[in-house]
Amino acid sequence: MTDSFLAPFLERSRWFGGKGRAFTVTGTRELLRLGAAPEVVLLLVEVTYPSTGSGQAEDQRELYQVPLALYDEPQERLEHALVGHWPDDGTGRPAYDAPADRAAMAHLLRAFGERPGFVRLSGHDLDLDAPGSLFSGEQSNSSVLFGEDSVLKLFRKVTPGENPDITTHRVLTEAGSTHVAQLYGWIEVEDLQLGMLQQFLRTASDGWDLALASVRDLFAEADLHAEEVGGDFASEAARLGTALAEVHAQLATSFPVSSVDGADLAAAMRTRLAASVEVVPQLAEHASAAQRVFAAVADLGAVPVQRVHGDLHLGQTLRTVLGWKLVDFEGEPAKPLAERVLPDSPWRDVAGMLRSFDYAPHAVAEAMPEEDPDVLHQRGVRADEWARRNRKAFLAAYCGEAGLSPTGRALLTAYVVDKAVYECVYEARNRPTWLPIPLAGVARLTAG
Ligand SMILES: Nc1ncnc2c1ncn2[C@@H]1O[C@H](COP(=O)(O)OP(=O)(O)O)[C@@H](O)[C@H]1O
Ligand SMILES: O=P(O)(O)O[C@H]1O[C@H](CO)[C@@H](O[C@H]2O[C@H](CO)[C@@H](O)[C@H](O)[C@H]2O)[C@H](O)[C@H]1O
Repeated sequence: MTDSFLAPFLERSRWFGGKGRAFTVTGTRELLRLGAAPEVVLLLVEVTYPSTGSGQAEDQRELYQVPLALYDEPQERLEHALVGHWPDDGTGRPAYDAPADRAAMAHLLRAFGERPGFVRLSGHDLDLDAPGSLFSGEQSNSSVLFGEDSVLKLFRKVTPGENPDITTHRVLTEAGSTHVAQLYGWIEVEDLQLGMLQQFLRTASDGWDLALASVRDLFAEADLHAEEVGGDFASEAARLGTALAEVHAQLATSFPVSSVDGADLAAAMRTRLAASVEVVPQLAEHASAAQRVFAAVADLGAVPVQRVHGDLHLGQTLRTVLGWKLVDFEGEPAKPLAERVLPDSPWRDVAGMLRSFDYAPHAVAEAMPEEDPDVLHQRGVRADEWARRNRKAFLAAYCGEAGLSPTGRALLTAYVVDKAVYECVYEARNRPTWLPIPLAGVARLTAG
């Protein structure tokens, strides 16, 4: 078997989690074939990262789903999506990235409720003829929109067992939650959950884009404060806080609630920090201050845990005419599945949002080149002001009348630092020019 075309394809795909690491393609297996002209093949690709001795003692393996559209002849209109020839034994046909091909996606959509493994939930009259188009944008998976009816998310990195995006959406849909897109169905082959079909939120605006627009509004008005500009985001931040509190309450009702020892939580944060310093050496100077923040959690005793979102940020929120919706309950893409389905503290999600309110103004500032140190300083001050105002509004609404207890504060602070550390690794691997944003966050959070 040769990996001549799959390895470069993975390498150039946004959703591939192994960027920046040495890897080889060590196996391929067809999970299923369906349709004709094109024939769709759901291919499972095994990737191996060789051991590096010190940091990683053993080879690591990951599985990726690569759906291919096979044609008898090359397709000019799909040239941008050419993956290679499949099978890769010299007899193969031109193979294209199936999510980019409307004809291939029509086969998948029509399979819902028709083929074993394409599970369809009742309650929605699915439009099986809606034309598919691939979502653009930075994604960990590949999502295809069908008309204005439904969205099919094809998971790329897959692990045998439950996919929390599907299970959590299912539970919240069945509970009648107004804060998620309804689940319509999913694709399951053997013990792999490969795709999720859900309601398309047609009036949705991305929370991250809305936040950036608000920051730009502020930066355009040199003499005004965040609360004085038309694009002030604080009331939206507050609505988001309320929505998250409601989702957490529902998840606590629908999934088991238990507790973990604060010492174990702190240990996990310490371990992640140590591993992150290996990848981002600039973290080392903040490590002992971060350890002190984590140490406060170790003394808390039993900490309540439950099903949570796991990787919440503004880009996982959508503002619709019917309020805020949360998407993508898969947890952090870099974590193994076994960890992502474990109950966790709701403060992890709150921390993710607080970090996002820090990211938004600094991401806008990053995109505005400026050499005058006074202007730069002033912009930094205003960015911090925007972040503070929205963090405060979000947190106050999330906590409600009960407010934030000292225990909650200790946990939240630790989760915020832990998240910023995670982001440093994420940015170093995916968007190195943005590394200064979380690095500055770690420095600020651990100062004093
Ligand atoms: N049901 C939906 N309706 C409309 N847009 C959606 C829906 N679900 C997700 N999106 C949009 O697609 C983007 C990617 O979705 P997400 O679930 O985060 O995918 P990924 O797991 O690939 O990161 C989201 O940021 C959101 O803008
Ligand atoms: O959306 P994903 O589940 O793929 O999450 C990963 O990518 C996110 C970026 O797309 C990353 O989020 C970080 O950048 C955001 C701005 O792009 C910012 O709002 C978040 O606060 C910040 O964490 C996320 O961490 C990563 O897991």
